[in-house]
Amino acid sequence: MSLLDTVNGPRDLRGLSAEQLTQLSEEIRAFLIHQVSRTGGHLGPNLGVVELTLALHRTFDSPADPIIFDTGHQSYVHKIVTGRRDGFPTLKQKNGLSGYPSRAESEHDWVENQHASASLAYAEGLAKAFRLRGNRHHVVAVIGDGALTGGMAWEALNNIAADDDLPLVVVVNDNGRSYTPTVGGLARHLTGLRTSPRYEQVLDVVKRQVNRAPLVGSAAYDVLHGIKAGLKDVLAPQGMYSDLGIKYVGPIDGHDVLAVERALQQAKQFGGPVLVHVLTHKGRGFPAAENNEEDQFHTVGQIDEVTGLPLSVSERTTWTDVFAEELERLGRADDRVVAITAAMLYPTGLHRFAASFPERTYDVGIAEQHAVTSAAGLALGGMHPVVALYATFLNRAFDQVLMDVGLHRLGVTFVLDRAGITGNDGASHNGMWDMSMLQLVPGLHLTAPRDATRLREALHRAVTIADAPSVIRYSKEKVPEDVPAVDRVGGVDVLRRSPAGDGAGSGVLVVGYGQLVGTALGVADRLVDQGIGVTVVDPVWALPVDPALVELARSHELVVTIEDNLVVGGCGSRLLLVLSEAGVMTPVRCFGIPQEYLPHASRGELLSDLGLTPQDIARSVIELVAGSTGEPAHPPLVEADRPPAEG
Ligand SMILES: Cc1ncc(C[n+]2csc(CCOP(=O)(O)OP(=O)(O)O)c2C)c(N)n1
Ligand SMILES: CC(=O)[C@@H](O)[C@H](O)COP(=O)(O)O
Ligand SMILES: [Mg+2]
Repeated sequence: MSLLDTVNGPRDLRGLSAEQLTQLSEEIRAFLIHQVSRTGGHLGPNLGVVELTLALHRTFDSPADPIIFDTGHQSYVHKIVTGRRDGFPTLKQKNGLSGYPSRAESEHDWVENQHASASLAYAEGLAKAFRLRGNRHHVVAVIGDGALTGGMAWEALNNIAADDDLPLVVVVNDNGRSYTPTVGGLARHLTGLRTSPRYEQVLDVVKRQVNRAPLVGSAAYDVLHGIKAGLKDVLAPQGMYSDLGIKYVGPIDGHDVLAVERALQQAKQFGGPVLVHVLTHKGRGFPAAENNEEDQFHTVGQIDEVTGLPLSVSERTTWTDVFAEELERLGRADDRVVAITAAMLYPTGLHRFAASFPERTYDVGIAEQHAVTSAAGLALGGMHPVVALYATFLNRAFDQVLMDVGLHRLGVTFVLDRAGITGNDGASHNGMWDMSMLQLVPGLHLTAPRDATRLREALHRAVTIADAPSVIRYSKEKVPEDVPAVDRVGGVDVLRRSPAGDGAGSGVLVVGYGQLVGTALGVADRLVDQGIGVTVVDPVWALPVDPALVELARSHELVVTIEDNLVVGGCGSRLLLVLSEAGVMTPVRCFGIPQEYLPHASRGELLSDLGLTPQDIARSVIELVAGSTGEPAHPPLVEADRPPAEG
């Protein structure tokens, strides 16, 4: 039996010797590589926190001492030591183990939101509640150096620094990277530390001091102050924290369980907020990860567990690929175009633009609010910024879009990848909110391209819009084949016109948005089989609503909208409102995502569970048409012979 087999809860860690901890760390690393290479997931981050997580659970009494993981993608080891080892073959799968903390899974999991930089605020609030209620336990927050670049983290630190007896331990897991090396002034200092020839000396001195006496705050600074001045400079961050009034312990070798444990013990005994600075390596123990310059296997699909090479490489183009290529082309044609990423250069495809135009590419860290308002500043200065984010992460910067960009009528383009249902990353990763939020911004232009040609055209149009924000959003799916228009009415592309059968009504207008245009065409196939007339359109620019769409609605007996966004506040509901204001009485039925936090599952599973499939939507529409005409639905739909629609 392996040591790992004996660990079914944190208490099983308590009696282990130093040698056993080393063996257990090795077994956990082998387990992570074996499991995650098969399921996909955040392999690199979790390989980097093995010893840290063991030290945390040996020092603190979870769940009575809550351990809150920022973003939560690095909580696999936490899950392993809290009794969920056997769930890993189902990682990120429907009804399987979540890839992030999950309150439904375990009492040891406290926070599920995967939007970075929030852990310190949660922990600060929880610690205040403990103090008010006389709860003598500690709250621990584990935050990465990347997440520490987020504004919320500094808002929390400002409050923590002013609260001398808060029972809070902040652990900074500093591996020097988000996906790529972490950017910003703080990161620059830390990189200096890590590359300093005296790096080992610093760790050794701190380790010896931590062993000997409480080394917190000014003591740490004095000790380090004794080292050559050159080193002290690179250790400014600990000075920075101490100067803020937060006690600092570190830097600690994050792969030395006992050294981390002693530092955590001291922090725990201090009696007020302490920041423990732990240095780790993302991907540790897996050379393919450690040597991967792009992201050190921040997140992987199914890979070979020895070489780390992907087990399958899709030939099909992604939306990200199309965007990356076209933006670089745009950058050559227009030197006003600049690009901004929030620590996701490769995932958003901006690396191509950055390679050609490094001086016009900005990585601001995980700081979407800063990204948006900095873009507003760039636009004020005559540039045309393109801010590339994952759709769900724009939520964090809605006010900046509304007021810092929209109110000032500034030409900023937002390119939102992973729009719609992403699925396996769970509730806070689905890009299902943006159209509902953004349709509130006066003057904003939004398009959900249906194919690569429309995406290219949209980019070229967007960078010419100089008096309002423009938004282009697309999903995580592969790009479907081009869908040519058979006609155009105003700015609206007509994709299909099938007249009604004899005596039937004026037919159904099906409005498809973005990736779900494929679904709309699948619905049309089924309506035509039933003799129902149908017109399928793509609004192209969904916001503002094109007057031509209003006239098309007026001439049909029913309008059906299909979008990969919340129904509430989505583009369908916006069209409904515009039709109402125009006095168009055609009934409208909006299909989209319900106002719920969705469980983790594949995109296809969730679309099917939500009834966002051609057959389900067609069935509803046929019932609606039958209900309105009093005619019974024609023979039941035969699905066996139908190919699944893109969705
Ligand atoms: C608000 C927000 N923006 C972007 C992301 C995407 N994201 C997930 S993890 C990650 C990098 C995190 O880096 P760090 O905090 O240093 O943790 P590490 O992976 O290095 O352990 C990013 C950018 C996110 N989860 N939340
Ligand atoms: C944790 C996080 O926010 C990202 O790493 C996310 O997992 C990215 O997922 P994809 O890039 O695979 O869509
Ligand atoms: Mg990091």
